[in-house]
Amino acid sequence: MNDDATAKQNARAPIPGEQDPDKVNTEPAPHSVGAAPHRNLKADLVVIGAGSGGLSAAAGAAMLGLKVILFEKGEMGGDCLNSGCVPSKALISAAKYAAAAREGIDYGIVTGTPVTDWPKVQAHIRSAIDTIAPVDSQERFEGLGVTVIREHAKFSGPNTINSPSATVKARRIVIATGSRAFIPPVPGLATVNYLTNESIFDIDKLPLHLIILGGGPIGMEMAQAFRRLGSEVTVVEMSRVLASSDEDHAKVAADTLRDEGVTLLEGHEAASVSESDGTIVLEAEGPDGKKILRGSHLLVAAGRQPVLDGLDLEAGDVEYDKRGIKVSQKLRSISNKRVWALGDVAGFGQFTHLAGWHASVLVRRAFFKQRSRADSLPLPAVTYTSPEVAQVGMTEAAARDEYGEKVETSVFAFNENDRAIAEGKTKGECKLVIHKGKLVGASIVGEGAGDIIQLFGYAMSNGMKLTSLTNFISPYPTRTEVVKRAASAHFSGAVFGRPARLLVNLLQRIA
Ligand SMILES: Cc1cc2nc3c(=O)[nH]c(=O)nc-3n(C[C@H](O)[C@H](O)[C@H](O)COP(=O)(O)OP(=O)(O)OC[C@H]3O[C@@H](n4cnc5c(N)ncnc54)[C@H](O)[C@@H]3O)c2cc1C
Ligand SMILES: NC(=O)c1ccc[n+]([C@@H]2O[C@H](COP(=O)([O-])OP(=O)(O)OC[C@H]3O[C@@H](n4cnc5c(N)ncnc54)[C@H](O)[C@@H]3O)[C@@H](O)[C@H]2O)c1
Repeated sequence: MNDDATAKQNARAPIPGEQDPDKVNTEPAPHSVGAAPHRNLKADLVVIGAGSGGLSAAAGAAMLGLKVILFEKGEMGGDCLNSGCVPSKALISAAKYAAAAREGIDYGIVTGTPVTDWPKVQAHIRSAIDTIAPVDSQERFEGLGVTVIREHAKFSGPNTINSPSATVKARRIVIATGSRAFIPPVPGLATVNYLTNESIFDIDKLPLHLIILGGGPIGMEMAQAFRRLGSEVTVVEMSRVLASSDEDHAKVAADTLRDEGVTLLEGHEAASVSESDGTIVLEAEGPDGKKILRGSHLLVAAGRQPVLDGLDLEAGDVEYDKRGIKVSQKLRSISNKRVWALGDVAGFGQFTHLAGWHASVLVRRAFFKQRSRADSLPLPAVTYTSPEVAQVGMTEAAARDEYGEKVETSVFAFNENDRAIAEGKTKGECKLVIHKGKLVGASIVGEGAGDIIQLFGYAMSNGMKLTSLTNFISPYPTRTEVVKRAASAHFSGAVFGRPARLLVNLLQRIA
């Protein structure tokens, strides 16, 4: 039986005295707009925001037979589907074809210079969104038994949520309102026509010169994709690019982007921005003084800020700061125990899989009374440049900060991996970060790093010993063999060292 069918079976009938959300209360309420009838409802769970976090929470609760009301003021699916992961990965996939056409000559395939048909690239992006959209749709969630209200929601009391057409009294309230691009206070920035992740996929032509403010995951993924599609690209980054990744691994990605023609200005801060005759002029201040950049487009990818506007959090007795809703690792508001925050707005990082995990923590804690916490599993992060830059748990630098010099690493490079050699893609390495014999993190840079890293996440999440990563048969030739090779390298001294050789010699005499 599929999930939807289970949910329909479980869908709870209204309890006595409780109003069926689908039956309208025609009594006017103070919040009603115009002549629209206002509904007074009750719910086990109200979810604000139908993005990765909110949808997972709503589905989980509905499938357990709870009465769920979901508010969404914009597109179902939130950032990930509409202006984040899905369009960016679809764009990257188009750009990979352009790169492959250029690289084909190295493999004996001559295709000529690729030409980008931007509207067709956009059609591919649209088709990826449209294909996934039904999974996040209002219809699907209504099928699960969720009442979906496509309006802006806000608090009107510690356990009540209001929208133009409804007031809901809820047992629990989930805030999953996500994040938006942070616009740094650069003089002149507000006066120019800049792009963010919400507008970059809708531009009407391929940029001649795209300036990107910020060299984090968004900046680097977009920089490589647009460069491969034919734009000139300059990234202005005040610190180093991919600052939360292993430094050596970020450098491998950065060098590749430079080789492909992206200008990366690390250690450069945007000092001012202006626009004249449709040209964006950005002054970047770096160690060698100021540089003047002129671009056709400017993408701001300088970090994220939580979406809290219009939520009236004071009315709900919900504390917040500039990172988002103030919650503990249990994801419960520190000031109102009925309220939970999931995903980007919880302030623990911005990933779709993290938002999904948060929903899982909510379901385990709130409905099954288990002791799950947001930080009880190591968090993976992947930047989808070519080569990919992947991380789970601690980087070497973070582990050294925490544990000092006792940290060990074990590295295996892709230039010793037969599959990588056969494919001519040998850049990168796999690095294990070990403390007192325990795996505390892994970093990989290379083709397919995002897939390979999962094995480390699995081992760490399940408390497996480092030896477990040597004790399985890895199919040949795969890139994932680097996992076993890096783990084995850590034990090679013990396995092939002098004591082992003496022991084997002794055992040979016994037999
Ligand atoms: C360009 C880009 C690429 C990315 N790529 C990846 C990736 O490859 N992998 C990855 O894991 N993550 C990626 N991310 C991050 C990922 O998109 C987010 O972490 C994820 O979408 C967060 O989900 P969320 O549920 O917290 O919020 P969102 O998806 O932002 O959903 C929040 C929803 O709440 C609604 N809302 C807000 N306020 C209200 C209100 N008052 N009433 C009603 N509705 C409201 C909004 O309209 C929105 O639909 C990317 C992000 C960007 C910008
Ligand atoms: N593949 C993925 O999983 C993926 C992809 C994209 C985004 N995301 C998520 O979205 C988050 C946000 O991404 P992001 O790249 O916008 O943010 P980020 O915070 O990771 O990087 C922003 C960068 O902008 C720089 N910056 C800020 N102000 C600047 C200024 N005035 N001048 C020069 N540089 C400046 C910062 O130093 C920083 O390095 C990521 O951290 C990630 O969690 C994930």
